[in-house]
Amino acid sequence: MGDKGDKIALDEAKKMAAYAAVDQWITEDTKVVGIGSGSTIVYAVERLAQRVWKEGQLGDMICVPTSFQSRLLILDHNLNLGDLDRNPFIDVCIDGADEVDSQMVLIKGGGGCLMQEKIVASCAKTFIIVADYTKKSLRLGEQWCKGIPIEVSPMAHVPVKLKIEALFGGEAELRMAFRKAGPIVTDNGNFLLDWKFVAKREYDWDEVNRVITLLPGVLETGLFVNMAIKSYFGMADGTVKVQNKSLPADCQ
Ligand SMILES: O=C[C@H](O)[C@H](O)[C@H](O)COP(=O)(O)O
Repeated sequence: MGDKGDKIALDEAKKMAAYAAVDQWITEDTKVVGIGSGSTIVYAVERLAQRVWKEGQLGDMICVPTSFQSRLLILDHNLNLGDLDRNPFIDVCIDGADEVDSQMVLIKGGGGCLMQEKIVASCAKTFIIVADYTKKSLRLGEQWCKGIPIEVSPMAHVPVKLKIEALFGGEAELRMAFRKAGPIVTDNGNFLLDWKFVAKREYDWDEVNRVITLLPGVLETGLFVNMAIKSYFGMADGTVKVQNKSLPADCQ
């Protein structure tokens, strides 16, 4: 398949996953929804808007954004815009991911949004991922080779980079902008490091996330551990595959 064919298939896969998740998780009882960021979430908002404006459902539902992009999506579709000041309890948060491993550990932030995404997801009773089939992995790094995004205070990007490399190996690169001189600046006014970890090394991602988060100057990591409970993947064959978070033995 050429570039164009791949893109059409991927977009269709994203749409199928997003529509399935919205239809399964958003009901008349859903009062507050967290809206993630990225290209897949565009289809989730499209489906929410269809249900509100064409099917006359979900009229009171409030949408809490996770980025400037998602705020614009909510406004463009004339949905009710909320925020965590007024809506700190979210029923369901739906978001995309750059990679999802077999334990449902996520890499997020490939599009530069991760801090607000993690905050909003942490306020949700249920956190659901929507993605195309290229995001599904057994181990992190199998599909996504651009590293784990880490949001840092601009003044701390060098010491944080050096500490992460010394602690965990690999290389943490400052993400540079296109069509702007210098680094990417996030919605929160910070820089991003993309940490290319050692693909063959065994990492305890929960521990890695905790240690990196505690480094002074780190605002948030794009490692989402023990947060999502279900992932909807649009597959290349036109089906939607649902992956569930496996529960620890003492919770089953
Ligand atoms: O920074 C971006 C967000 O974490 C996105 O949710 C993630 O990159 C997935 O985006 P997409 O749906 O475009 O693959």
